[in-house]
Amino acid sequence: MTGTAEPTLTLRGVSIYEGLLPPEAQARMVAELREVVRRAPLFSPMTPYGKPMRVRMTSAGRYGWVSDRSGYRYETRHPSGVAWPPVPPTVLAVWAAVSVVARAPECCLVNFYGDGAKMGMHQDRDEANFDFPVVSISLGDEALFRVGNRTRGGKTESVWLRSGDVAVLGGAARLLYHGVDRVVPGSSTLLPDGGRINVTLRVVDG
Ligand SMILES: O=C(O)CCC(=O)C(=O)O
Ligand SMILES: [Fe+2]
Repeated sequence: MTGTAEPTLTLRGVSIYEGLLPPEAQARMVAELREVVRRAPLFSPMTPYGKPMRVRMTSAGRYGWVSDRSGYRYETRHPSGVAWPPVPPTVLAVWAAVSVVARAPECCLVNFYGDGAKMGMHQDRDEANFDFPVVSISLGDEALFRVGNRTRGGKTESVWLRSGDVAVLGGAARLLYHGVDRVVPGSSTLLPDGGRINVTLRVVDG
């Protein structure tokens, strides 16, 4: 698969494709994600330290990302016991447009940011092979996305991610610390009840 889109911005090696998804494509993706959430409802994972995460999550694909007292990991089933639903076609099309790897993503993590939700600085490192990128799609309210370094701390830079933007953490940027400082309520009309959806795609197995 060869990527066909070109980034409009790079931040510390993170490629950002501003406005990659036009409004109609965003609406189609939201409809498909509603079906995912119907089959595999959003849940609030516990961190291994026993604090509930502010972001609610679910997944699609062969693997879903979960967290509880035993740690962060990928599982083949939702906490309810059902298999994760298939990755929606509109989401797979984004992977094809921006990713140059000949592998399909095995996890589509769906994060929902409601009132006051944010995500602390972290690395995405629960996957077996960091040669494959993490592709992240933003829908709904705008988010301030912060990018740091390969180790915790140090200087960081931030960028606003808006509905329809896609960010790719690949190559030298794959293991950069990143997080979401805040989401601006009411900055998008895509989701009738407000909030922000972030979808990330990953290859999980080596
Ligand atoms: O919500 C975002 O933009 C980032 C999400 C993220 O970093 C993750 O799910 O690992
Ligand atoms: Fe992440």
